[in-house]
Amino acid sequence: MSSVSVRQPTEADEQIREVLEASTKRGFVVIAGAGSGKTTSLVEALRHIGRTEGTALLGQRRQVACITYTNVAVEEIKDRLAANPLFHVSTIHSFLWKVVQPFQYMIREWLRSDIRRLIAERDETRGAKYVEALERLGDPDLRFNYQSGRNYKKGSLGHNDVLRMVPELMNQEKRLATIVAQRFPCVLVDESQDTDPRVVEALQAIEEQERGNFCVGFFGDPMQRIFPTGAGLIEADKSWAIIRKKENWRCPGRVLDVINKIRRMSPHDGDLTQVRGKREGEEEANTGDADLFVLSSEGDSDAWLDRVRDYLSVRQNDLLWSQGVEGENLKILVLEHRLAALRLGFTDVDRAFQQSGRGYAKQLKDEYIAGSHWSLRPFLDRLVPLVEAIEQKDGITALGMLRRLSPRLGSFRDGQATADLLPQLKDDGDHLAEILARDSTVTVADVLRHALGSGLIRLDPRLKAQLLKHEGFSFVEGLTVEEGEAAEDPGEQTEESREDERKVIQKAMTAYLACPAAQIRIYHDYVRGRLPYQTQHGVKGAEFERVLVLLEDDRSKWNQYSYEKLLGLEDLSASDIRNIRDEKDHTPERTRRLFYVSCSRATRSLAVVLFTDDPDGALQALREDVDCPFPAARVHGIDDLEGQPARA
Ligand SMILES: Nc1ncnc2c1ncn2[C@@H]1O[C@H](COP(=O)(O)OP(=O)(O)OP(=O)(O)O)[C@@H](O)[C@H]1O
Repeated sequence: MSSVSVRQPTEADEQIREVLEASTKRGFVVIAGAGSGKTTSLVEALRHIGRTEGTALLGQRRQVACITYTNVAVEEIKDRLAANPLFHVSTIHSFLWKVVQPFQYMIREWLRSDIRRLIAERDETRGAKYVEALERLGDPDLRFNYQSGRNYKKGSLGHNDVLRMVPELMNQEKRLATIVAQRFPCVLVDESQDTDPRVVEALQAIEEQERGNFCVGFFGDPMQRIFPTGAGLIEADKSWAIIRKKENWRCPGRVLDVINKIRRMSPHDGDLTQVRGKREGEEEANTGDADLFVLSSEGDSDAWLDRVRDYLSVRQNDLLWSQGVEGENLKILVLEHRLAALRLGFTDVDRAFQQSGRGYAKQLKDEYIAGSHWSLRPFLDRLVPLVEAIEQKDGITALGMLRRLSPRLGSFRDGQATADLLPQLKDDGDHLAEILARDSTVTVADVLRHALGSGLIRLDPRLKAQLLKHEGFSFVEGLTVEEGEAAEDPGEQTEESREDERKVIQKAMTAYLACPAAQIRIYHDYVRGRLPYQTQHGVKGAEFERVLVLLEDDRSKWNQYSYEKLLGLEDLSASDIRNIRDEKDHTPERTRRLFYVSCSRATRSLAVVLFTDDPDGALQALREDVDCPFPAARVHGIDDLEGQPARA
């Protein structure tokens, strides 16, 4: 990690202050590239408002709003600001709800028209519950609230409803815009490239209507929009200030040259070229390293990857490149989780949870990647940590866990009875450690049978319902289920979505129970961030000393990305050409932004490995290509690695 020294305000910070201090308020856009400390600038801007106008604004019962992308980011910004009632820091959804909540009559009218639309789109059976919801709207006592899922009959709006409703209301009701501007005379938006375009437009509309009395500031980097729903580059009115934050405090010189070159080719560069931010007292320029390797996609790519890491170790005199390390020292970035699973060896688990399709398949995939799905949690939160404690011969921790986890211990109040039980529990725990060892040959079903049958853990009710459908689990019928872990209220689930969920879960559970238990250990370490592999999308916002980016189009199933097209090694398709002509987002451009995000994570050394079916042709083309982000001398082929000793 870069050291945190005393931070002087940058030129961009000064420009932001000027905008904030002006007597006539105006909008502004801050374009800040990777590693520029854009959140630092945003927090500084908020603090500045606090110092200059805080008391007056609070006296008028007004607040400054800061909108950011995730709950984690909200907490981080709140932490940095310390508790100050002047600031309302929230995600976009909470902000929109806060704005509209007092206007229950507006919500009622909007819902009326939305429900009518929903009825019109459905046949009689599927529309019946909306007819009921419409009738409920006649109840003057019905109060509307915001929940994670929609349930119009109960007056609950979900995330997406709020996101649709409030911008629409702001556009329709001029009064609402005026009230927002009075209540929040300044709204600052972090990560604006990922903000929903409807929200951006609504804020722009408020600014236009209330010009001079309302300040909206967008902080972001259009080059780092890697999710499809974001606004990207914010269109600024000509009265607005456009501020570019040029410094990059993270990347060493050679890495910076690479990312600047990637950026320069993009229409989303925001006309920004980054320069290395120089910390006070820093004497020598830190050049770091940035290398590109072009290798064959045929044969054992893992062996070649090891050679690359050994080569870097030797060339950079840096053992950490070749040693498997944990944490921030080294990250290997793949395009898809599937590719990490392939390399690390948990493909069966991956296949069980990564089904194609939207609906519940998408939710299952997300929860698998986050490690939060109820079917995986017995392993991730309970069984693997218990086995790790047993493996480390940490009896005290293991016993403490069993006290918490085992229904057998929980039911005993009597000390003697508990003591009598311990040897049996110890044996059961030891057997669990054997069958869930890294070299275990049994299946997930076998481990669950033992863990549940011997009462080491309690049973999740959703898991119970599924296990009962599988052979050898009839004994779970008699087991009591965990309290407080009941299935979430399915809320607005329709018949179709229930059926979809049933099918997806059934398929996933059958495959999951048949998975080798040893793969769960690897998946556990992966999800917990203990292994060097991570996805290119997953590292946004993070930084690591050594970053190795894998470009392997041949192995990827995701045709939305193509590194070979980006690097000019593969022809564009007819639809790419059409999209380029129509100024729509297209594969090479989407790939460029992801490549920029990936490469800009390195604080010390960057290596990119391209696996291609024509390594010789690609090597020559890239060395001759003036647009290649890496200088010719830093583009290596198999010959460069040949002299390296292969790993034992
Ligand atoms: N003014 C500054 N002086 C010195 N170091 C800074 C300054 N601002 C940020 N940094 C450091 O620079 C690095 C990058 O900052 P940060 O991660 O906040 O950037 P960012 O704009 O969010 O980057 P990205 O968009 O790539 O995620 C961090 O290590 C941070 O501590």
